[in-house]
Amino acid sequence: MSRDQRSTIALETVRLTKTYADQQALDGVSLRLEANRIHGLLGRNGAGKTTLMSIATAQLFATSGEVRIFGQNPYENREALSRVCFIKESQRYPEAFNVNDMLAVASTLYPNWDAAFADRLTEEFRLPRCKKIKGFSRGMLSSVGIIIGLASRAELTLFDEPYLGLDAVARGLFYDRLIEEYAENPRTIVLSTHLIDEVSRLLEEVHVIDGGRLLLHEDTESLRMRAYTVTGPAAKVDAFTAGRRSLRREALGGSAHAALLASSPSEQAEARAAGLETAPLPLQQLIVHLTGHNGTIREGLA
Ligand SMILES: Nc1ncnc2c1ncn2[C@@H]1O[C@H](COP(=O)(O)OP(=O)(O)OP(=O)(O)O)[C@@H](O)[C@H]1O
Repeated sequence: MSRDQRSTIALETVRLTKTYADQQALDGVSLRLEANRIHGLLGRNGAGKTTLMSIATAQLFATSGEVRIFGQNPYENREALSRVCFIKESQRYPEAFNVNDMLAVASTLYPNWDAAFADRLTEEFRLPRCKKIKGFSRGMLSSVGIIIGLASRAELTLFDEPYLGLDAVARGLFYDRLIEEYAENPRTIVLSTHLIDEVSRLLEEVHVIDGGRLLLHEDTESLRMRAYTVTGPAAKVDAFTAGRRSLRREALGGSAHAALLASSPSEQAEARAAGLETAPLPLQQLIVHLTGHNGTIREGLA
């Protein structure tokens, strides 16, 4: 790979594993996050998302494997880490600090810090500037993280479930400001979330982690085109899904309903030609089907 090709990859992991005592959190994850895209890191509780992001940002050591940020090993690498902002789920802040103190500290950590943007976001999220963080609600703490993440203008910004406790209005504000900011100042964003329906319009690439493995990586648009459902007489549904990538089948009396991931652009037309109704499968439903209810990993999708 040439130097130019490598520089378009913001984050890369190669066969990354992490074992905590006897718990294997990551099991050979190799992924490449293209720069200047919005990536969704999706998966169920305990899938390994936080572990992956913590290792990628040098906050945790991997058991084995490699990680590179903009082509560099991030460990004890101040230059590489100055390009990264990681807003963790349940991020803790010094309790004696207020918002002004936090923003002042953040301005020294992030070379591209935009103080005017941080001020505007503080107003919009209605955060008291002088109240001690100690008295903040869970939602207010999430707002602090979101403000720092957005105003950091870090080339690689990772948000791990950034909106715990935030109401729908504040989450909407976050999505709107994120997309505006991204349009004006393209950068690499990684969003780890359970609220897939809410964020699906923002995501350009989807990475699904399940049981510590990368289950799927695909452009969101292509995934939207491929994920679909068929409904019709059970015998016709079964005949159509046989040998195809069927994720789920439900029987409804004499008819059946199945979710599929198309292998070819003509597949949905073939389903209609076979007398079945087709409909798009929302991303959230796709992820639910992919990651299953019994934790089974469906091989061969990544
Ligand atoms: N410090 C730790 N000690 C022991 N096990 C851990 C530790 N941190 C995480 N784990 C385990 O590793 C696995 C992956 O956890 P991780 O927090 O990375 O998942 P996640 O996808 O971020 O989950 P969530 O969406 O619930 O935050 C889980 O089984 C978890 O219990």
